[in-house]
Amino acid sequence: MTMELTPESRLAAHCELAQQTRDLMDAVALTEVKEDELLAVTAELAALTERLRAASRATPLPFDISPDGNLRHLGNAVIGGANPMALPLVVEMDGLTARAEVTFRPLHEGPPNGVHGGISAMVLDHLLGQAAAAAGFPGMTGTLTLRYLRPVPYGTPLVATAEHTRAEGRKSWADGRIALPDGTPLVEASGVFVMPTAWLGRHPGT
Ligand SMILES: CCCCCCCCCC(=O)SCCNC(=O)CCNC(=O)[C@H](O)C(C)(C)COP(=O)(O)OP(=O)(O)OC[C@H]1O[C@@H](n2cnc3c(N)ncnc32)[C@H](O)[C@@H]1OP(=O)(O)O
Repeated sequence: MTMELTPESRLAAHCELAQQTRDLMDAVALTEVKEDELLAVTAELAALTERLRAASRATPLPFDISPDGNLRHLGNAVIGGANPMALPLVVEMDGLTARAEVTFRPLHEGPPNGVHGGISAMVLDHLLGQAAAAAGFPGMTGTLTLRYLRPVPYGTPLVATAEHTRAEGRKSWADGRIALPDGTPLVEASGVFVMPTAWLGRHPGT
């Protein structure tokens, strides 16, 4: 057992726990072990859950500033390294284009052998929102429109991109897509993001 040295080392340990939990969720989705083993593992997991609940927060980790000076959100459901539900998506900005490589997993199945449409929507919602924020127009998703062109495979590296297109007052628009590495689009999205009045003059999460 290692000692807790700094807040950053604790966050790193939290992210490792989240990654181990993702591995566990993948294993749960795919396991073929016998019933007695399923029951035994379930009992062990129940005990582990209680250990983690011994000290608990009411909400996931909030926005903070990482040691490299960037805004991060480790509790976020899409990009949060400390959130086991997150892929986690690693978003890079190239000018005003948000880009992320993404490989969905069997856990994300909707139709047989394909990714659930809501999972694709979640990724695009986030990416469009991040493109709008990078352009200086952070906001809540008001309307997200999706066009599912081809089934989205899991287990295959894909590329998700988004760009801010225009703004008008508190509203901004962004477009995006999930595509094969050769550029073949699988899902396209357009979104309207509205900056709530409560956010005026400050950044979300602050
Ligand atoms: C670094 C950070 C990166 C962050 C990326 C995060 C991406 C992920 C974002 C999300 O998932 S956010 C969660 C999902 N969205 C929500 O929960 C939003 C819930 N809805 C609300 O909070 C409010 O309805 C909303 C902020 C969208 C609008 O409330 P307001 O009271 O500010 O709207 P208002 O009625 O004053 O209208 C302002 C303008 O926006 C327009 N509008 C309002 N709601 C709209 C809507 N739903 N869709 C499109 N436009 C909308 C409205 O017509 C109007 O246009 P005009 O100025 O031209 O008149």
